[in-house]
Amino acid sequence: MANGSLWIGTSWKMNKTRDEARQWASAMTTVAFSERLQPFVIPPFTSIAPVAEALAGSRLLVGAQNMHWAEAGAWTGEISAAMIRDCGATMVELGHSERRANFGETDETVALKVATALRHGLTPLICIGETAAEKADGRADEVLDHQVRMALSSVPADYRQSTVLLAYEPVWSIGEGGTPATAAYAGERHAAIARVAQETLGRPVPCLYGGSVNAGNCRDYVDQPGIDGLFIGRSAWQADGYLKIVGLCADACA
Ligand SMILES: O=C(CO)COP(=O)(O)O
Repeated sequence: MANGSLWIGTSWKMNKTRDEARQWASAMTTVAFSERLQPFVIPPFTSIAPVAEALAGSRLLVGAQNMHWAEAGAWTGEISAAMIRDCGATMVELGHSERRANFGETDETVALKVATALRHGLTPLICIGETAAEKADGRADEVLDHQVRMALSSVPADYRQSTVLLAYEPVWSIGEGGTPATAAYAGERHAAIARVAQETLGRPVPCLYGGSVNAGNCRDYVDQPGIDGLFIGRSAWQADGYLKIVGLCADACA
């Protein structure tokens, strides 16, 4: 369990029209979130502005699922940090395994994006995780070590105290056909990640767990000492699913 805030958030991935997004957001506006929780939602680009508008005044933070590292220019199809800020987001997810596997995201591009995000006042949520093959080879901690060092060593000197978040999402645990990590396995990896993060940035960096989180297993994760929150996909795409997990995590903190 986290000493500070317990971050509980969802990425919708490539789901929801603006109407559907507004409906989800409007179900949040009357919720009294526990002070111990920091809720957040990461819609697709097209829904960031309507969701941010609907959630103005609520405790939910809004993020983007990706961004480019450049300030502006000839990068057809890309979105800049300034554009994301302009739509009302204050967080940005970087390096999700689906982007690494399908869109050529690398530790190098994630590092560039982390620096740009911080300079624009966006909180980076940096996703890391080993594949099934890397796990089978006994290389999980080695892979995580490299991913964490690459991402955090790019934090500009003036931003070393800014909020930076990690999300440990083992690739084999994510999405349809994914197997949730056991809480004990996740807890061991979180302990290893925390050591590398402390070494690289000189201070603790909160790390969330993601990968097939649901109402049945969320408490097991947040009861682990090094798990500072949850990053949820499918189980939080419906407002009531998200709020159920939020309620269970609030109980765990009480
Ligand atoms: O990728 C995830 C969050 O970024 C997790 O997705 P699922 O919870 O659907 O496995």
